[in-house]
Amino acid sequence: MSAKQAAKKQPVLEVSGLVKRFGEHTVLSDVGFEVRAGRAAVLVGPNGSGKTTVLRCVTGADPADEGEVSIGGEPYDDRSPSIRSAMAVVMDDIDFFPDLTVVEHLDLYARAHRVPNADALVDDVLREVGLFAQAAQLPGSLSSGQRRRLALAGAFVRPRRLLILDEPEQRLDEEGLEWLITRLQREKREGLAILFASHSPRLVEALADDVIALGGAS
Ligand SMILES: Nc1ncnc2c1ncn2[C@@H]1O[C@H](COP(=O)(O)OP(=O)(O)OP(=O)(O)O)[C@@H](O)[C@H]1O
Repeated sequence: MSAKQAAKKQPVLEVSGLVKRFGEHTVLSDVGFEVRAGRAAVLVGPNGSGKTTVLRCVTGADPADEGEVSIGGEPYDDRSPSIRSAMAVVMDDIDFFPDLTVVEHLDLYARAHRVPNADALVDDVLREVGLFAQAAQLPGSLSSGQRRRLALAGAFVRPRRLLILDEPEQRLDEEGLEWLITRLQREKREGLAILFASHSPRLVEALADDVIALGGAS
């Protein structure tokens, strides 16, 4: 097997033995899964079952008490430039710079990641997410659904091998949800691995190849 074939076979994301406690409360006990290129795994479970906690442990936002996370075979390290450029993350609590416009946010992402033809890509993504007319607005003046679209747009103007999304359907209208499904199906076809948490049966049905059910917290 060539090195290229071996790299293709390797999961983009591997998680094993994840344990997370908050005081006496064990939220995650021995959670493990993998996500390969071109596939999507969804975390499902009731409110409080630990979906966001898994995503926070995977992205390094919250350290796990036990367990391993590796990206492309490399142990997760947020100082690694290759890992930072591989992983596009859209969580629920995304903050925006209050004094940068919509287009300036996307420009910043694209340029920080040295994306070629950043201007053209940012314009395309702005049109795609329906924010072209709002390009010069500040985030504080956007509707909550428009802010969600801006957060998602940020993931599509930067390099990525792995997309991590926490309930990406939130605050999107029906047309927005259909757009998101089409976009994420395309991302899968282009070889991205996707890990997302969701309460939307429509999104789960349209996208998920693997379902990780949480809810057995003690
Ligand atoms: N920083 C924290 N300190 C204490 N408990 C926490 C903390 N963060 C999360 N928890 C608890 O961990 C559990 C899992 O929370 P989490 O946000 O991962 O659930 P979720 O499955 O994403 O829920 P939802 O469907 O409501 O988004 C909850 O009981 C929550 O109260």
